[in-house]
Amino acid sequence: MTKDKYYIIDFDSTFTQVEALDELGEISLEGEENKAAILQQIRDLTNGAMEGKSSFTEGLSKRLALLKANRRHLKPLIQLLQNRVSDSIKRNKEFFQAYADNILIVSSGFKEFITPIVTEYGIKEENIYANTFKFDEQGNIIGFDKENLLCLDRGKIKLLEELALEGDVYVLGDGYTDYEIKEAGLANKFYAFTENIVRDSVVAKADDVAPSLDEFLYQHKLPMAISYPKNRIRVLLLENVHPKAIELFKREGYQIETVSGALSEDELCERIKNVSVLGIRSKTQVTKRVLEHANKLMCIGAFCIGTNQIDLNSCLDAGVAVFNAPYSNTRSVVELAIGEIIMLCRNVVDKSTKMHQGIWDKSATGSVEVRDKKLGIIGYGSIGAQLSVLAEALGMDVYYYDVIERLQLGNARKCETLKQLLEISDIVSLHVDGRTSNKSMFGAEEFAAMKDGVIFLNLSRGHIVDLPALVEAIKSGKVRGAAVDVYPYEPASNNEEFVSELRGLPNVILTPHIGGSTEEAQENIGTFVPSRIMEYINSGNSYQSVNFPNIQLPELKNAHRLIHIHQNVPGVLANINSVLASNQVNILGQYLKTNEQIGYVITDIDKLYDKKVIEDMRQVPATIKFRILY
Ligand SMILES: NC(=O)c1ccc[n+]([C@@H]2O[C@H](COP(=O)([O-])OP(=O)(O)OC[C@H]3O[C@@H](n4cnc5c(N)ncnc54)[C@H](O)[C@@H]3O)[C@@H](O)[C@H]2O)c1
Ligand SMILES: O=C(O)[C@H](O)COP(=O)(O)O
Repeated sequence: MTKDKYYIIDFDSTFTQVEALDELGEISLEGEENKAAILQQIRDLTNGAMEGKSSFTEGLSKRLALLKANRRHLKPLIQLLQNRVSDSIKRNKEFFQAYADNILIVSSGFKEFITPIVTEYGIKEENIYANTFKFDEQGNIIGFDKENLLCLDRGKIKLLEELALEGDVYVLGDGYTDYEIKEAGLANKFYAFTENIVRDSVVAKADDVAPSLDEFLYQHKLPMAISYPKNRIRVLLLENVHPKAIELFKREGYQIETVSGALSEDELCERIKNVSVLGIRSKTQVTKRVLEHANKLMCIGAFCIGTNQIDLNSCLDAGVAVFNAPYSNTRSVVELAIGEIIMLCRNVVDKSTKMHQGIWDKSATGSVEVRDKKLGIIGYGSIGAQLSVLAEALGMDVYYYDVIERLQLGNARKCETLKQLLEISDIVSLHVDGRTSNKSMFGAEEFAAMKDGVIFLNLSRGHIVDLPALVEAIKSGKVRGAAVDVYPYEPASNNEEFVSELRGLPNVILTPHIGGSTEEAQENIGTFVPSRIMEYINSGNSYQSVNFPNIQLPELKNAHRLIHIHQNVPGVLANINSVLASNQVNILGQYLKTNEQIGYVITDIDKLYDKKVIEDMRQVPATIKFRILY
């Protein structure tokens, strides 16, 4: 421990999340008729002083007069403040205890409530500099000790001058009065603390911004409760990812950047630099080249089901874990498909278009019920299987074909070949995934094998169907109705025109890839994907990753966690363990899972170890990525 560095920490809105005098007002003015108005006056006075817009001393007198507080109000105030200590302060108690000699609380608040809060964290009473109240005989707060420097304008400066600390001084606070210490030349650096409140005028003057105490500790190489400040994790969200996701990432403390549409490969290559988490939907292509430009990427969130737009193998080579939302929009796709099947069987789209043109075309010709019709589902995964259940409830006979063995639901019948399904079905609905081998799996041959006058739906992926063959089948009457939601090329944003040979064809429903675009689905996805990503970042848990070996890890308790991603070649685990053994590291638990490409080893170790082990782990041959968690 060094004696020549001092850390000056503010109390209100820094050590605690709140301004104590505002909270005192909430308590002391209970039952007061115009409480809200008085509290607002108190808050305005606090903010005026904190932003450097008004005299501190004058504001303090006015605030105390408005408060009408009594000694008996202090106990509930202290209880409240104990629960409102800033999160990053709470988790870094160890720092306060270890550096007690060097930490000073300098506040224009009052010792009566500051002392009981901060001493719990190991801060020494003699290192607390704050005002004190004056009480009358009935215990009413009637003023403050006017001899105390901290009640004066520029009081913190006067105090620091008097203290004449020898060594480097760093100030952490949210208010203008904290900045003034640095301005007066009494501190090396002022950090605007923005975990609880961002005061633009203070941030503008600060040498640096500390969105949490972690950032301050990280910069000063001081002991930290977590391994990496969360504000350093940059998240890039494309394609209008739901606001819920933004909210969750923000709450976690990450830095968020959003783009409303997709980005081209070149644009993404540029934007991906320094990004730790990339969030996309079905449009953005994450290619090998994009990954080569990603210097910090830890994981990708596909805020959808399909992941064919991501080069999953290159992600493995780069140690980037991919997560998606495998079930969040399943129901939405199925509901749309059911609706479209009925609309197409009744020619509703064309009839509706005619009505808008003033044409009354009442006829039953070509309109049929869906009951007793044979629905052929290609791809009996989550969507296919759920469609099967709802279609049966409507009285349809369901047939399905899948390349893998799938449990048949209800009375659905399995077809051994695609041809068999095509020959039997009145309605064919495609729900396979977008893997490369499925490109153009549906072409002239498949349409030819279908019944005449079939109804065809594609809500899976655009590249699966050969579009000219579909157009031909519609024009020839082979397909008498179609619903298409996905296209080989889709506009990058709503501002781009949709160009396709499908436009203008009869009894064809065209939708702009909205199978999964319902409010419910998007909100579910916006919650689910960030939860997986945060689990992965915070604990290493890779459960439900699309490409990583899936490991569900126990909670990290009283240990440090070494997370090692490596190429799956012989001998890596042996090398890891030999590094740990040669550094005399005590292993508390070890978990390994591999897939064809990578190995994922998690080792929980005793907190006391030589930091050299971290460098040694990075040097293990075949290492792709290594990080440590605590
Ligand atoms: N339109 C939309 O907005 C929208 C929304 C969600 C999903 N999707 C697409 O739908 C696809 C399916 O979603 P899911 O959740 O049911 O996926 P899933 O992985 O649960 O099911 C896909 C099924 O298709 C089967 N399959 C793959 N290739 C096949 C082939 N050539 N022949 C027969 N069967 C084959 C697989 O074995 C699997 O059972 C997604 O991959 C996505 O591309 C589109
Ligand atoms: O894969 C999916 O979930 C769908 O294709 C939806 O994609 P979107 O999020 O781009 O609408």
